[in-house]
Amino acid sequence: MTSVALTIAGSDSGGGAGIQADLKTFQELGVFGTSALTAVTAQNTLGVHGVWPLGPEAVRAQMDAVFADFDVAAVKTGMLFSGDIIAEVAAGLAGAGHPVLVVDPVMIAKGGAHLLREEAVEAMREKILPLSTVITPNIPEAEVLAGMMIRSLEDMEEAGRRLIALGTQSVVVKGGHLEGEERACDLFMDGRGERIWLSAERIRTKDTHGTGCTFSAALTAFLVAGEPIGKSVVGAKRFIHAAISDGLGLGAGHGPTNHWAYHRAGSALKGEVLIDS
Ligand SMILES: Nc1ncnc2c1ncn2[C@@H]1O[C@H](COP(=O)(O)OP(=O)(O)OP(=O)(O)O)[C@@H](O)[C@H]1O
Ligand SMILES: Cc1ncc(COP(=O)(O)O)c(N)n1
Repeated sequence: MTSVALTIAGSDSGGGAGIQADLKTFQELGVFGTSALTAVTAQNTLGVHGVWPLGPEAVRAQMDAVFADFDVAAVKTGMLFSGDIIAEVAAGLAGAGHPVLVVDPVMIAKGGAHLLREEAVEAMREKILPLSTVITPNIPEAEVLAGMMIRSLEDMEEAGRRLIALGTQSVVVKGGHLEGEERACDLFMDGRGERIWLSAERIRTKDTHGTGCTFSAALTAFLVAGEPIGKSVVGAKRFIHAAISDGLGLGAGHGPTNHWAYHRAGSALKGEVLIDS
């Protein structure tokens, strides 16, 4: 049977992040993607040029329409923008019986544009985190949610513990932004003490727009395929590593990653991600 996932996120007109990255990634991994749009952004590789949020009721109506007609195996959230949208998304997820939930707590785009209002951070912490199967913050997002600075791999572990204490079942702290690290290291932790460090060569490229969205969409797709969470995180790391490695060179700024690289390279990629648990 065809598996279905729902992404609740913003539109990136440049096609590298947001809803577009999620649907491309789902498609590459054999999952049928549905969507609930939270906002339209006018965006390209040079930055975010405008943001138009939808009303919370429009977000909820899209969710309800999808849930009413499809057997949704997992939900992914990305840009949620405001406290009002977050409250409606949380209510919609409760109405759907709390499906498997991957939360990418998108806050600020690479160029500095706010994709989550500051007033909404508390709602993210209190209303969305406790519903999540896994949350995938980058370093700046983990710092805000966990209330601490992250300067080292030890700090990433402490932040992971704090996020689990806030109610998520598990967390991937993504280390793409950790300065001084030779490799791109991410940490998976769950509430039962499982811990997996994943690392891959840090690729020297400016084309990393949408890496966070793509990683968490791949994680969602592996969960939908029935993989356990640890294996899903490893699969997502392989997917994003392939997508960054095989860049497309599009646009004049921070270009998108190559969403079809993983599928094309297949098992040839397997050695590149190191796992330490
Ligand atoms: N230059 C790089 N080379 C290899 N892997 C990378 C690189 N940059 C990021 N990654 C990996 O990509 C994934 C996304 O990480 P990152 O920390 O960049 O997330 P993000 O900040 O949410 O993404 P974005 O910058 O798109 O918002 C992680 O697995 C990270 O280790
Ligand atoms: C609609 C939308 N959602 C998420 C991101 C984050 O992606 P990035 O941090 O790679 O710019 C984005 N730029 N736009």
